[in-house]
Amino acid sequence: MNALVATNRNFKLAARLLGLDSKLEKSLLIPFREIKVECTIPKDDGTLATFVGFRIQHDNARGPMKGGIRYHPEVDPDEVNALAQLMTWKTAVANIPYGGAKGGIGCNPGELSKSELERLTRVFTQKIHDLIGIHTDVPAPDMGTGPQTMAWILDEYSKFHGHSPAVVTGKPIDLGGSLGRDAATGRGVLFATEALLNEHGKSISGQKFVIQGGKVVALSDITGAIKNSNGIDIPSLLKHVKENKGIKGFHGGDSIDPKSVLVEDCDILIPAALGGVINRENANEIKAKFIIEAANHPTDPEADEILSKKGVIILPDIYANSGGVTVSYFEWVQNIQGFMWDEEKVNSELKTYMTKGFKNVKEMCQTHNCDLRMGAFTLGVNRVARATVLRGWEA
Ligand SMILES: NC(=O)C1=CN([C@@H]2O[C@H](COP(=O)(O)OP(=O)(O)OC[C@H]3O[C@@H](n4cnc5c(N)ncnc54)[C@H](OP(=O)(O)O)[C@@H]3O)[C@@H](O)[C@H]2O)C=CC1
Ligand SMILES: O=C(O)CCC(=O)C(=O)O
Repeated sequence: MNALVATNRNFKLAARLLGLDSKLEKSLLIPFREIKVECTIPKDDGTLATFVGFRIQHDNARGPMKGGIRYHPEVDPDEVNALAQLMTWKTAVANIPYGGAKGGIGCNPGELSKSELERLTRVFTQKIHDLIGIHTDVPAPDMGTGPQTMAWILDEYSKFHGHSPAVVTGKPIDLGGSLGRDAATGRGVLFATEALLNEHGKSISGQKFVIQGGKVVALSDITGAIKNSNGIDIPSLLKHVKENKGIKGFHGGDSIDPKSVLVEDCDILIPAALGGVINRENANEIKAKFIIEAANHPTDPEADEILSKKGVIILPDIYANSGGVTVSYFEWVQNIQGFMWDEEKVNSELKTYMTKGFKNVKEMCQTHNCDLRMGAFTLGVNRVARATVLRGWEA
């Protein structure tokens, strides 16, 4: 199912549970601004290459819009739109003072050299620099981008507006990045998983995981997938990945079809890459009892229904992976304060936010007698709706 159709469907279900006014519902759904730019760069061999870049700014009722920039061949406006909308609900669920946005460039970063990526990032920044800003829209990394990409955006933006470290988060530490931001999404997923398991009288140790954490029995990346029911030796896998640029060829397990990794026998499944990977085609075969959505929209609504009938508990993306944007918020705060926190403070504040978020989501589940996804959606949508109404519409 198209990512935007799926996201809109979840939003509308939440709006109905909240009894939102239909005009307010419409206004919350339509993005604040959609930017589409052409980015032409000279390649290293002197030929020209043209790419299309997007920045969708969904909502700013609760604060500056916030969200990552993705470099991936499948970037399309509908998906960026859905991801921007998810950011609006996610920042509200995390209760950080932001709205939502997302960006992307349709490209394959693996096929571009470092200098080509730098030129592409600088051209994209030139095209959007007057529409982003510390108090307007603050980009960050997503798939295919990272601290180096943020450093180039910061440098290019600063040529127009003066040195502005707070215009992006997920920067290198040397340029004002926050300690703990690199690991924040994963660490937040860990805190979220602990909160969920605790509620079910379980703990991390002894659980079998697919993808990440505890005893990892199966794992995939773009190059391949492996399985080892005795547990994969993660340090030696990481060494192999570093040396060989991927899982392919690792001997510490059996090579399997990457598509089958999601339906391997495990207690906890953590999809942590692309969207839409759990769908009506594979939902019935999923063996996990819990799914923790580290990726954005990995489960489409049809799969949600199938899995709910099977009794699988899903911790939704807009709560489960909110650790990344939460530490981005801490980074922005540190830049504005001009004061750097130590890593212990970052991690302990992150735990506080993740624990509070889980409690708030559960309260909404009780109020609206709904599952965790609708608990998170009603929490996020309600906070944004309240801010929107309070701000009013008088011209
Ligand atoms: N970065 C962040 O702060 C946050 C990211 N997210 C979400 O997490 C997900 C991952 O993003 P992020 O970690 O930033 O991205 P990265 O680019 O850092 O990592 C993506 C990982 O997914 C792997 N991958 C790519 N395609 C496939 C595939 N078809 N099958 C299996 N594995 C694949 C990549 O392998 P390889 O390296 O070999 O290509 C890589 O290991 C996305 O859904 C993103 O929106 C959510 C919250 C915050
Ligand atoms: O850190 C951020 O600002 C955004 C991270 C992101 O894109 C996401 O949470 O999906």
